[in-house]
Amino acid sequence: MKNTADITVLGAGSYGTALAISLASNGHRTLLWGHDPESIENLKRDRANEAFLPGISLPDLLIPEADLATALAASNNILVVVPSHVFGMVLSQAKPLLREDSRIVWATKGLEPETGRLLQEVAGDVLGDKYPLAVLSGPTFAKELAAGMPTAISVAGTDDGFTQDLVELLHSPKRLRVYANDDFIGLQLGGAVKNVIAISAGMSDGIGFGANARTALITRGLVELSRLGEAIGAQASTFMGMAGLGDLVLTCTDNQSRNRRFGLALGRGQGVEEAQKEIGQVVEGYRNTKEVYALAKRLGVEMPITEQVYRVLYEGGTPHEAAVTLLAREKKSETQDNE
Ligand SMILES: NC(=O)C1=CN([C@@H]2O[C@H](COP(=O)(O)OP(=O)(O)OC[C@H]3O[C@@H](n4cnc5c(N)ncnc54)[C@H](OP(=O)(O)O)[C@@H]3O)[C@@H](O)[C@H]2O)C=CC1
Ligand SMILES: O=C(CO)COP(=O)(O)O
Repeated sequence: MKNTADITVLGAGSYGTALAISLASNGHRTLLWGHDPESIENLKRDRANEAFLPGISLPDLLIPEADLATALAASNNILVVVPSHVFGMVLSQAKPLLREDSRIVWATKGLEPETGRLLQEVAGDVLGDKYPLAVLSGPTFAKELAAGMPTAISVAGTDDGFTQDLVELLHSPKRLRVYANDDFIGLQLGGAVKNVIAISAGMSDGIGFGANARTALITRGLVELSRLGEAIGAQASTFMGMAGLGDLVLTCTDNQSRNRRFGLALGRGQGVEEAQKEIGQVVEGYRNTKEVYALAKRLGVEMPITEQVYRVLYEGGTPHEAAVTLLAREKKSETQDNE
């Protein structure tokens, strides 16, 4: 089948729209599918996504589309940007409508709810192994990307040709630097774990702790991510890159991060539900904490920060208690691993 678009993006929230804007700004005809026909009508009418990215115009080459079959027929390149808790469901909806030559990439950051599986396993389970798969991961706030501010990101997948094509589609010498990476597992894990650590950094700042505490959480959070990564077959060097250190620093230090803002609200004494409602967009770390915690337990990997965030979110612990517990842990050597 011939392409009538260069790429189709599934998910018209803040990041799906931002990536579609970026792709269309590169001169690629880009279809943006959203599941709510009324929102898609608004995009067509306003030539902007006022609900998620107010004030940012959609380039002419970005075509909002409400019909999933039309969206999936238009291109063999499919970029999925929906929250992790609906990722499997959206792929299941898409499956009967996919082309034989479809290639699937996602920018979703998280693990599958309940199972804690990487999204590559979810995709494999739903779609089988005939489609090339890839992931985009790294420090990329939607609003800055959509506004054309300089950004860097990584991409990895099962098929080098697809990875390279994604680099070509996304890379812009003026706005977006795209690094090819060969660690598919590491890129996915980094995007999930940073959500949890960003909540911890937010909690710390919400309590009123300072730069020292925040930086300690980022640094030890990186250790936790690296330990878990090693246990599931990721490459250690990945976590010194965009999807590890890069995304940790971004989301732990800037209030554009919804995970950090969620943690800030908790640290200031708000309840979990109230804090989520106030943010009004997906807070991946809320669910991801449960999955990352369960995965770490299953594999016997020590992740004390993650454990404390879990206690606050799911067991009624307070951010203060979490901080006290972390500080009171037994003395150890910084380089001692998994003890
Ligand atoms: N925003 C950012 O800066 C970044 C986000 N990401 C990741 O991108 C993913 C998406 O996040 P983001 O766009 O920010 O989230 P938003 O909350 O901004 O938007 C989520 C979008 O998903 C839609 N959606 C919800 N359920 C379904 C469904 N069943 N089928 C189709 N669409 C659905 C929502 O539609 P509706 O509003 O109608 O519910 C909404 O348009 C997350 O995993 C996030 O971690 C990664 C990097 C940066
Ligand atoms: O993943 C992100 C930036 O890389 C977005 O972070 P939040 O989901 O915390 O807003």
